[in-house]
Amino acid sequence: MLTRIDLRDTDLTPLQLAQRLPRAALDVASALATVEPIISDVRARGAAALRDAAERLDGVRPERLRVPQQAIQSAVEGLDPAVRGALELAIAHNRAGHAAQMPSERVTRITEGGIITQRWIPVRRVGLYVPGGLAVYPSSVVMNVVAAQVAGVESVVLASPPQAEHGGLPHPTILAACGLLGVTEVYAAGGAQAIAMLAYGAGPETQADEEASAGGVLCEPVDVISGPGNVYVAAAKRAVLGDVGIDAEAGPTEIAILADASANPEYVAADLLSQAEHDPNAGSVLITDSPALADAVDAALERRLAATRHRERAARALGGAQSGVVLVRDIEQGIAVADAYAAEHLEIHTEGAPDVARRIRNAGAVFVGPYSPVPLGDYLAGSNHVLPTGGTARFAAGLSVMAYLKPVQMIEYSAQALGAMSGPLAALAQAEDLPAHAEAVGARLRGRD
Ligand SMILES: NC(=O)c1ccc[n+]([C@@H]2O[C@H](COP(=O)([O-])OP(=O)(O)OC[C@H]3O[C@@H](n4cnc5c(N)ncnc54)[C@H](O)[C@@H]3O)[C@@H](O)[C@H]2O)c1
Ligand SMILES: N[C@H](CO)Cc1c[nH]c[nH+]1
Ligand SMILES: [Zn+2]
Repeated sequence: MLTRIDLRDTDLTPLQLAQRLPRAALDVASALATVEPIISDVRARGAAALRDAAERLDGVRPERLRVPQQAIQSAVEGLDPAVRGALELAIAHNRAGHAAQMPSERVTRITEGGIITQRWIPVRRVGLYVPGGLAVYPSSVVMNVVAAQVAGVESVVLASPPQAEHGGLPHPTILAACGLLGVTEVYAAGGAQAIAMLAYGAGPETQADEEASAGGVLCEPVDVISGPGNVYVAAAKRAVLGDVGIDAEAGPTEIAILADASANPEYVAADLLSQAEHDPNAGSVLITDSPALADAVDAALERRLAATRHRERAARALGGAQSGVVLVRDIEQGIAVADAYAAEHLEIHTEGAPDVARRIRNAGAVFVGPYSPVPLGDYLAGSNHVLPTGGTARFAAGLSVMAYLKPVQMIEYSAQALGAMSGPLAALAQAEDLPAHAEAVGARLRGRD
């Protein structure tokens, strides 16, 4: 059922390999043309443009763009106890996982009297996007908020699409997760329009907006935007990058599984399907040196697909150009294919899985062995599920405290230490024909600063 790409007789470079591998027909670059006018409109017209876009794309015109505190409080009170317990467990696991990422300040003595200090300074204000089109993602509230809080960010604002069936507010479970984490600035805005609001801010339109505004501004711009979303959200993040920082392009979900004949085809099929249910644009790719495993996975997928709740969108995902089976001659070639594909999630189901996993260079996150499926990372593993997609894992990383921290170097030299540098510094300044640089040091050494 999955399309097969047979690379067993090929010997391709990483670039040639990347061109042969499955990718979605609608990619971030092509979605840019759709999101750019939306972003310009929000920049020009603020809240009025946010409402127009919501009406057109989310099927509701939100009365309250800034979610009232009372709605957050009621959502916490109405939360199913089992879901509350699970969210609290996810929060605890993620706090532990993210605390371990915090880098410490480091002082290095470069020379006698000359030190540099590496500081890690959190950005002041962050905008967290939580998807809410085809599915509801309270787990993405946890992933975004915990990482920002552990990094020490002062001001945290969150946006999620308005839901027609919830009076134009974000889904109550999203609001409840915000309440559990102490996030109070929440907006009913989705897609590219939400990203534009976070990047550039938005002025009020209605009396309700005026009441929720401070200093004539409904939402102040942020310094960094993080969070996952569909291809339009990923494209909007690419479009605003440069005016604001972003974590990574965390677009439509992908799973690649590197498996040999020892893999359990039921586990492989279940995991491929688990990510296909996110979005018709989601990608599920099996990389294997075993045609027999590929056949067994196909059969298991067909059976599971017929019984699954979101079979229509999962079938579109599995049948799209972004999904397939890649046949390789051995695991060595499989590792090269996995690196060229640079999956958001890569599962390893091979003999000696931990050793194979250590040889992977490009993946948003690596899930090692048969008992570490992607859905564990989606919810409770303690890792972050906001991960780079579309091959960007070649250079980008999953969400971590680092998305919100700036490494700043502090340079502190004594007069003697500066004096010891003056000769070589003058030589370099002369070589660059920038004599005023040498003079800045000379002025001090002659006591004329
Ligand atoms: N990579 C990751 O880390 C990660 C994590 C979780 C989820 N995801 C992905 O997030 C996505 C969630 O998607 P979703 O749709 O459920 O919610 P979403 O909130 O990302 O997208 C909904 C918004 O998309 C906009 N939109 C929809 N169709 C549009 C169009 N034709 N033109 C312009 N804008 C349009 C609307 O404004 C709407 O508010 C899925 O693709 C899922 O796979 C990725
Ligand atoms: N698999 C998604 C990351 O791409 C995250 C998620 C949230 N909820 C379920 N899954
Ligand atoms: Zn998932």
